Amino acid sequence: MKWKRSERLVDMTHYLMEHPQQLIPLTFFADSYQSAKSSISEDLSIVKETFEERGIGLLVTVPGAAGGVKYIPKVQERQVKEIVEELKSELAHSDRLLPGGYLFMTDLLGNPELVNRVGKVFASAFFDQKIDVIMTVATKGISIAHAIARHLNVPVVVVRRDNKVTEGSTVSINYVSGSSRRIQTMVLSKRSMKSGQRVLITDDFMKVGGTMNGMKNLLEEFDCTLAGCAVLVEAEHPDERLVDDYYSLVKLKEVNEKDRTIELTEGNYFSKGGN
Ligand SMILES: O=P(O)(O)OC[C@H]1C[C@H](OP(=O)(O)OP(=O)(O)O)[C@H](O)[C@@H]1O
Repeated sequence: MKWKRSERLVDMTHYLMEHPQQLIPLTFFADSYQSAKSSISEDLSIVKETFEERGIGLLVTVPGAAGGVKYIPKVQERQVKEIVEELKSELAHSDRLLPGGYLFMTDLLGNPELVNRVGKVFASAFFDQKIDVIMTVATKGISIAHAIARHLNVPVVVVRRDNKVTEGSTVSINYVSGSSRRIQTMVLSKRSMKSGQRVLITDDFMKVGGTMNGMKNLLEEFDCTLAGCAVLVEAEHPDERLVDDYYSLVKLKEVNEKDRTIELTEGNYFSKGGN
């Protein structure tokens, strides 16, 4: 079948977006569409220009015999601002207030379209960095971790708070989480990560930072490197926070459980240099 340019453009765009952060040789497209590499190069220039104009992402070309083209999911500032405002609007409802200054977010974390956009925003912040693994802790951070991982094309490891025989041999650490200052345990299968890997840790909510700090400590047990931290919502915390280098999209400034009011502002994504 001889493919027309319009058909090639549709199909190659679909293929590129289904394979983010993967280097695809031009010969793959030339063979798929029975077209000359020069035609494919012209096609890719159109895709690249449109992706960048529409804020879909970047199309990076790697020259040489082992080269090819790679789609890098990357959002524009206006898209980040849109999702931050949407999150603030959703989270401001007083019926989300929970004891201890936490917010009910499970419905948002179960919204695939929203979580996918959150994942792309955080992936954008690390689009040009080497990330090998996305780590989170069960349970509410899992959907965000998978969304980031999809856009960065890396695996997810989920830290548990209990030991399970199905995890094989494990590494565990104790940490203090939440304002209750409870001692909790983090457990991760020894098979989860290899020494030297660069790990992005994420979670839905950060208050004291004990949970994020616990995951940082766990990385040391695996001889892995912390590449970054990303939380959907951070809570204003008067005391010294256990984790200070992170991206957040929304900040929970003030909670008045008596008046049932919630004050939210944008997180530190832009001030931290998020793309
Ligand atoms: O910054 P910290 O003070 O440590 O608190 C943040 C923790 C607490 C809460 O998890 P939980 O609701 O305890 O657990 P799960 O995610 O399993 O619901 C949230 O999802 C973060 O993981």
